[in-house]
This record gives sequence, C-alpha cells and structure tokens, in this order.
Amino acid sequence: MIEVENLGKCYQIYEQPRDRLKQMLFPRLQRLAGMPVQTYFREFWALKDVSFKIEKGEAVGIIGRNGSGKSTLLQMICGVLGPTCGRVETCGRIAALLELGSGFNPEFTGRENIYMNAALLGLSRQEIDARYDEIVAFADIGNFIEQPVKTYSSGMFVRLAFSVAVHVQPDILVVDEALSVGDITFRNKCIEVIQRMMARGVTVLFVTHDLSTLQLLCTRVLWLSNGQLRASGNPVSISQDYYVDMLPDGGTQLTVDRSFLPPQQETGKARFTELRLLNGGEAHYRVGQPLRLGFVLRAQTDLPKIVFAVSIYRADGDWLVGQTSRDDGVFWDAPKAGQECSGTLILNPLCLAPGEYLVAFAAYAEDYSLCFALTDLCLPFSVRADFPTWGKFHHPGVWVIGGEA
Ligand SMILES: Nc1ncnc2c1ncn2[C@@H]1O[C@H](COP(=O)(O)OP(=O)(O)OP(=O)(O)O)[C@@H](O)[C@H]1O
Repeated sequence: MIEVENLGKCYQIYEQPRDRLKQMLFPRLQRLAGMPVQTYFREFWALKDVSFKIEKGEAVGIIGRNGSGKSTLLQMICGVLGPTCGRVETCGRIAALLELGSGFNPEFTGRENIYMNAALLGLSRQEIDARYDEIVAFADIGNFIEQPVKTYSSGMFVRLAFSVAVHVQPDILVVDEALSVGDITFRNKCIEVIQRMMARGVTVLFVTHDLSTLQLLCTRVLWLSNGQLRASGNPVSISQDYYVDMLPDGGTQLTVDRSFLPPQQETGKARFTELRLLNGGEAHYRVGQPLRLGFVLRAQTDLPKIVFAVSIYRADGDWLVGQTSRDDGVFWDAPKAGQECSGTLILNPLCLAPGEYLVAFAAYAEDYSLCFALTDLCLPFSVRADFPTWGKFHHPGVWVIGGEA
C-alpha cells in the first residue's frame, strides 16, 4: 500500500534573513562574472535515505525523538510535501490527520468543514449526506458543530477531524499525534475504530509518543533517529530499545537502582511522580533474588481509596505478571488534591526465568471502576541465571526422592 524508496528531504537553512536575498542574487552574478559560485545557506537533511514497504492491513507506528523527521515523513507520504530525493508510492484513498486543524477552514462551521473535507477526499454530496449523522455522532461535540471551528478546543478539532477521516472509508489512514490531544474516552473510542478498520484491511500509519498505544495498535514500528530509519520491527522490542535510548544515562545503568518517569496517560486525577527499581546496585537480577518496585503517586484532585497494580511484561510483549494491592488486601487512604501516596511492591523471590523485562504501573479506585493513573512500559530490567533454566518462570522448588506424593 505504501512504498518508500531512498526518501530524503533537505531544507536550506539561512542563518540570517539577508542570506536568503544574497542566495537569490549573488550566485547568478558570480556565474555571469565567471567567479566561483558561493552558497549562503547550509543544508539540513530532515529525512535521509529512508526506505520501507507497508502492506495492506498493517498498522505501523512511527517513533523517534522530537525533530527526528516523523511528521516530515508522513507529510511526504500524504503528498503535502515534496521530497528532495527518492520516491513515495501509495495505493488508494488516504485520509490524514496531520497538523492540528490542517485541512479545516477556521471560519467555516463544523458542518461546513465536514462537507468540504469529505468532498476533498472524493466523496459525493449524496455520500456525505448519508454519513453526516454518523460523523457528527462520533465526533460528539454537541451544538459546536454549528459554530466556526476557530472557536473549538484542540480536542474538539481532533474529534471532528478524526471522525471525518474514519468515515470516508479510506484505504490508508494516517494519524500524526492527533490522538494525544483527545481525552481518554475519545482515545479509547478511536483505538476501537482503528482496530475495526485494520480488521477490514485498512492500512494505518501513525506517529505517537505514547508507547502503550503503540504496543496496543501496531503490527510494526519504524524508529526514526536524526532523519534516518534506525530500526523497524516488533512493537514491543523496538519501543523497549527506544525507551532505553531515551534514558538519561542511555541505558548504561539499566538495572542499577534508579528512578525514571515514563510517559503516562493524562487523566487529570493523578500522576506517578516517581518510579524506582531497586536491586542493590547489581547490574542484573539473579533468578531467585527479590525484586523491589517503588512508586509515588500525586493526587491532582481529591480521590477515594486507592489500589495499585503492577504488570511485568517480557520484552516480546508477553504479559507475565499482574499483581494488584487489592488482591493482597492493601489499600491506600483517600488522598486529597496535592497529596502523595507512596509504596513498594516486593516480589520475593522473583520467579521469572532469565530474560529482558518491562514494568507498567497503574492506580485504580478500590473497586477498579476508575483508573487514576497508568504508565507506559518502563523500568527495563534483566534477569540472569548461573545455571540453565527452561520455560518462562523459575519457581523455587523442593525435590523429594521417593516417599509419598
Ligand atoms: N520548513 C522547514 N525548514 C527547516 N527545517 C525544518 C522545516 N520543517 C521541519 N524542519 C526540521 O526538520 C526536522 C524534522 O522535523 P519533523 O517535524 O519531521 O520532526 P518530528 O519527528 O515530527 O518531531 P516532533 O516529535 O517534535 O513532532 C526538525 O529538525 C525540524 O526543525
């Protein structure tokens, strides 16, 4: 559905505005005068020599630090930006959510923008009429649909744009970071729709900094670094490598006592302010050692009683441990806005087989009816053994020779 070959985008960077003028005039004059031709800009490659293919029905996530070229790549795939070199080929109708509000006329109402946008994507008046109610219902922005979109909040913008994009029956859906401005209910609704579209064979390409959405939706991840394709493959292992690369120490102190905050879902209710993996300064856990996971949560509003949950995943995405304080009969008293709840989960001994692991933390109401905070996979750690082990777990056990079972 998408084929990108040796794609590159080079910008000319001028240190001062007058250099732009010099560049327009001087090289021509120098050429006329038979003098050596000078340039008054420096080249900056936002994207360089990127190649990949995406098949029908794949959901591909693009990750990378700020400025690594993700939006540039999406814009070139959607045809709104021309490449400096290389080529992009796509098949079928592309519906794209690029920059916030792009493709919308701010003076037009939501209704008018729906008609304009859907028409640009190739739908006839009758087709739009037939889908109009569905588009409005999905966007769920109430009477604002009759207001000029310049009065919309960023979340409302995205709701409407996303709703149009998914209702025009595209062959390729391209989403640049848009989901991150929607609230959690809308984000979950979008994820469901994207999953349904994927099941119908729609190809999805999206940029996100939210590694949990990435792992939930993607069949493959492309990691861009300084405009180049650094890695492509399994969402969990690539996001783990990416995550480690983002660590302040570059991951060199991977499993030594340290604290690091991963991205987390903004619920407006609470945030984890500290997450810590404690293993006494060792480079790796040994099979059978205790694992201590420390956490601090700050309430942003008055909250009821809290229970914490910790999940441990193997690096290939297999969910191995789901431990909640409620199951162990432990609750934290209802914190007031601004107050912190802290705690440690000690798994002793840690029964995981040798391998690479990641942790995720969550805080819920005691009946699990509300999630107050949820982190991405974080705190990568590894387990080693001095002896061969088999399977996913290694439980301490006692073997008895003979006797009764
Ligand atoms: N018109 C332009 N002129 C010069 N440089 C540009 C232009 N547009 C983008 N760039 C540069 O190209 C690089 C890649 O930008 P891009 O927006 O693709 O990054 P990104 O990975 O999407 O970043 P983010 O995560 O912050 O959205 C950046 O260094 C940016 O400054």
